[in-house]
Amino acid sequence: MTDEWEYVIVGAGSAGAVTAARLAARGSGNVLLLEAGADQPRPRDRSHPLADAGRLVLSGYNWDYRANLRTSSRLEDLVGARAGGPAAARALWERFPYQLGKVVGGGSAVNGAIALRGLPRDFAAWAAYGNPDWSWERVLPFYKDVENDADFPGHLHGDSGPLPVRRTPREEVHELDAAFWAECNRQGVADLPDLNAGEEAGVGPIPGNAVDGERVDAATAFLTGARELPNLRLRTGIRVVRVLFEQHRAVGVEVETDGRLTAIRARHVVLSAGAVGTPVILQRSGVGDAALLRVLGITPVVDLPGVGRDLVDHPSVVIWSKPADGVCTPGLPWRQVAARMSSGFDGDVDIQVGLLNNVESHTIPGFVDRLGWPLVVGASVMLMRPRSRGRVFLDHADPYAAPVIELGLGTDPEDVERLCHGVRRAWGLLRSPGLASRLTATQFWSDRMIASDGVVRSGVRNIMNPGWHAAGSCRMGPVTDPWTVADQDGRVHGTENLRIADASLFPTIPSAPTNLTTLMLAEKLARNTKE
Ligand SMILES: Cc1cc2nc3c(=O)[nH]c(=O)nc-3n(C[C@H](O)[C@H](O)[C@H](O)COP(=O)(O)OP(=O)(O)OC[C@H]3O[C@@H](n4cnc5c(N)ncnc54)[C@H](O)[C@@H]3O)c2cc1C
Repeated sequence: MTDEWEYVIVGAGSAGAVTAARLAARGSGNVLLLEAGADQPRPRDRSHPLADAGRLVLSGYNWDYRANLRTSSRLEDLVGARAGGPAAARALWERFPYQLGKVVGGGSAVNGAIALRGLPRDFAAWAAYGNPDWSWERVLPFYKDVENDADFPGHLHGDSGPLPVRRTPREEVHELDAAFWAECNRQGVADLPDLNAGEEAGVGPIPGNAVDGERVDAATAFLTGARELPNLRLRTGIRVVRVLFEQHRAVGVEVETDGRLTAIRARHVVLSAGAVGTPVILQRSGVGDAALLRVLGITPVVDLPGVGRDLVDHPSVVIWSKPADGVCTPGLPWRQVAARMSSGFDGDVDIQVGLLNNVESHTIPGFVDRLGWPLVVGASVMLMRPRSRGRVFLDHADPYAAPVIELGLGTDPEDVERLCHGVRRAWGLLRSPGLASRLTATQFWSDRMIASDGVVRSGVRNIMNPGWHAAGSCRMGPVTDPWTVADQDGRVHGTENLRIADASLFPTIPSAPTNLTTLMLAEKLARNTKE
């Protein structure tokens, strides 16, 4: 193949896999897909860790980022050149392991294989943020195109897309999930057999992109056939350091392999490095807040202060319990049923609640020591549309420096209050006879604690964790909005031949885990990409 590519796509994760497959298939010139992580073995054995949809992959195939769950004054200190030693402050805020996927398939290769769509109101918000092409009516055809939903053939679902979507029939769900489902019904949450139909409240089986317990990640679904195309090349173990520009026109990327820096030329560059990777590459390339870039000694190419801002993830609280003997079995499915309901804060449908069953505590770092229970059951409460925002930025121009990730969880007090109400709702479900009789002990929480507003609030603040659903750090929207980074076709403002296609574009986080929406977004952008 050639030394100058038509397209270089940075990152072979959820969005990058779709983008590369679609651009190559339509014969848009030669396409080079670059991935910092390793390739997956092909064929992949069923016993391979990436095959098991029953557990998250949190080591071995990940970026070992450390995130600050809140925010700090680090950015302001840098830009304002305020006194205070960065080295001394650093240890305090780089704490939480944030293990995003670093392997072909990206997040989709390590995740929980939950395949939930966003809700119509999420896309109404995207449109209201100046992206009229992203209303529910306009995104639905692309959700359909990516999926093969065997359970609900019909006008709302696709039956021939690359991604299989399956649900567990009610009669086959685990006894804990059956009890959870029945209790939700008893508390007034109606059945919703298809959680992807666009309706809000309800309890039903979780759609998943797994078949017989095997995770079908984006690489398996989208790249398997595309790899054979003569105009697509995948190169792994290559980290893109920055985009190369001539004036404002992207002309390629600088990459690092085994400590060596080289340039790859391309007519179009697409960044699909995810909501942490993409803004960091942009900042290193001189696209970002010019004040920050100057402090770091990076020459600004375009002053876009929105780069890295508005990072968002779903804050969640998990209440862990010990199952009674014989209730849980290692290796059985871990998530089968979810309920969308109101936390009770104001009547809005604002939380997703579900059980994490059959969880082997040694698979969660630090858990065996903390709990001493080999098998655990979690009741998870996820805030669907958090208001809090974080940010991601460089504090050093060194191409090897790790980014500063501040998730900002709970920085908006309303998020904390909604989660407090949500924890009480989850507690009410856990205390029902059907569930309580199958659980013998619960970590941390008790009836007395739940009764106290102050204790619940402080517990939620301290226990809240992210869902690994990083999004929104390069929001799309009109150039007139100073905090947007790209237009609604993913073209980076103020540049030529440079696009973004990944979860960093989300104007707001959807009300559901983010993978299926990322695949839909990449599918839609690839279809609309014109040279
Ligand atoms: C542990 C975990 C569990 C999750 N569970 C679920 C779930 O059950 N359901 C759900 O819907 N969502 C889930 N998610 C979220 C979902 O997987 C992500 O939203 C989605 O994968 C994001 O896609 P993306 O294309 O934006 O980024 P990614 O899939 O992260 O892809 C980015 C790719 O770019 C590569 N990259 C980054 N920087 C560079 C660079 N400089 N040079 C070269 N390559 C680079 C990365 O290695 C990665 O492969 C989970 C995520 C994680 C990490």
